[in-house]
Amino acid sequence: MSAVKADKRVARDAAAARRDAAHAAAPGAAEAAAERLDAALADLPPGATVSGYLAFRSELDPAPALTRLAARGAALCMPVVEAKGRPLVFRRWRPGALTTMGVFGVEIPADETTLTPDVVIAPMLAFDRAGFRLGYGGGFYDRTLAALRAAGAVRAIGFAYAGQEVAAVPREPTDARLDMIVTESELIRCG
Ligand SMILES: Nc1nc2c(c(=O)[nH]1)N(C=O)[C@@H](CNc1ccc(C(=O)N[C@@H](CCC(=O)O)C(=O)O)cc1)CN2
Ligand SMILES: Nc1ncnc2c1ncn2[C@@H]1O[C@H](COP(=O)(O)OP(=O)(O)OP(=O)(O)O)[C@@H](O)[C@H]1O
Repeated sequence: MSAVKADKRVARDAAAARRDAAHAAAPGAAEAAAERLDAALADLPPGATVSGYLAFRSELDPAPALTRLAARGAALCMPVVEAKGRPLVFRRWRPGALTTMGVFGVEIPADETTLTPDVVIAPMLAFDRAGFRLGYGGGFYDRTLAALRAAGAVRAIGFAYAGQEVAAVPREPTDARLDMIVTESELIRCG
């Protein structure tokens, strides 16, 4: 394993503990972050497609944000792991739509219709101000953003508790940067 991969592995345990603490300490954060995300996407064209995620463990829940975007006419979708080492695919979703259990214990929409997102709201364990994120180590968002960016314009927005910020996430050449990060207390424009 490379030194950076080993650094990431160590950083994940600490980041998970920090996120758990932020989650327990910040009731109302999802609503506050939803307001900020709504404002950050004020220019979103009607009919644009936004990928969220179905929160698990102590992730900041994007559901209130997605409800606002749907009310403004956005089409919504959720990430699905098809296989290790492959980009995510995105299934259509609406607030309250039926879900089923996918791999890694993450829920996925039951509706198998796939969409291509214009905006990707990404979950994470930790982030830094330059827009680098630490996930669970599958490289799914890195591969997915690389493919979406190669095919056209996409905005990648990290969604996390302010307490998940670190000085610098360990970096590998394949890491895809976020364009923005929204927390309950701040909108960070990266880069
Ligand atoms: N809510 C949510 N949905 C998501 C993601 C996410 O991070 N959050 N994903 C983001 O990619 C994808 C799912 N990817 C995942 C990848 C790994 C693990 C996970 O639990 N990994 C184990 C280690 C497993 C192993 O090494 O084999 C772990 O963290 O303990 C979870 C989700 C798509 N959907
Ligand atoms: N675009 C890519 N092409 C090939 N390999 C990649 C690409 N992106 C990432 N990888 C591989 O995936 C591995 C895991 O990536 P990383 O540790 O950054 O995942 P992560 O961002 O924590 O996870 P996730 O994106 O699933 O939340 C990297 O070490 C790299 O080997």
